[in-house]
Amino acid sequence: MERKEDRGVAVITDTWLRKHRLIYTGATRHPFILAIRGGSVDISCFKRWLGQDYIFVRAFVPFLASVLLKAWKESDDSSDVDVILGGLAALNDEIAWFKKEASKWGVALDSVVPQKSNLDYCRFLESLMSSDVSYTEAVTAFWVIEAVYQESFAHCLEDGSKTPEELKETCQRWGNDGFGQYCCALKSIANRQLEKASDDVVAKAEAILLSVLEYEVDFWNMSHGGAV
Ligand SMILES: Cc1ncc(CN)c(N)n1
Repeated sequence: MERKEDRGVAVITDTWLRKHRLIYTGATRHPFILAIRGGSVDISCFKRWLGQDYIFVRAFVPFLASVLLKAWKESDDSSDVDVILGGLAALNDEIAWFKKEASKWGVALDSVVPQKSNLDYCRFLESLMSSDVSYTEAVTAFWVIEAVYQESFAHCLEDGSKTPEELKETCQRWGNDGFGQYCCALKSIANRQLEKASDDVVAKAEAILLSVLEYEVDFWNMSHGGAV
């Protein structure tokens, strides 16, 4: 099927990404990611990120379950539930992967103390679980959260990158083509929902996109021990 962007029709999410390019680039080309790609990353930063992200991913599970519930109740397209269910299944593998990776690097996940930026982000996720938040807003958040990791880690695998061998598996986890296609599917769902949403919901979804990008930048900042 011919896509809207191929027909020269503006797609809401693309318009937003152009409008908010600066912060989007800040989230997807953060110094931590550039250091991985450039081969100069400090392994203690990587370990700090690993421990914090494990906490975040555990909080992401109930958020995703809430998006699944909203899709089941509010979506006109039953295939949305399949896409989101696939995401939940992948999260199950992701949690197992974090445990394996943490043991490889000697990170004791049970003793990781969540930092303020992480707690703030998890609280934000929790606020999106409310039944007052529409499926359109929640699925927009879900797409951006996944897209930031996909774009960031795919950048570390592009030709010319000097990503250390021992970090390539991490980059593959989010930077692989399958994850890229999954993010495209989420983006299509978000666009389809946004196109039929009221101006009020579209405005709220745009504000959510901006908040997610800010939280993602703060999250990467934790890797160099910044905000606590
Ligand atoms: C902070 C953060 N953002 C996104 C992802 C990708 N699920 C993640 N694991 N962590």
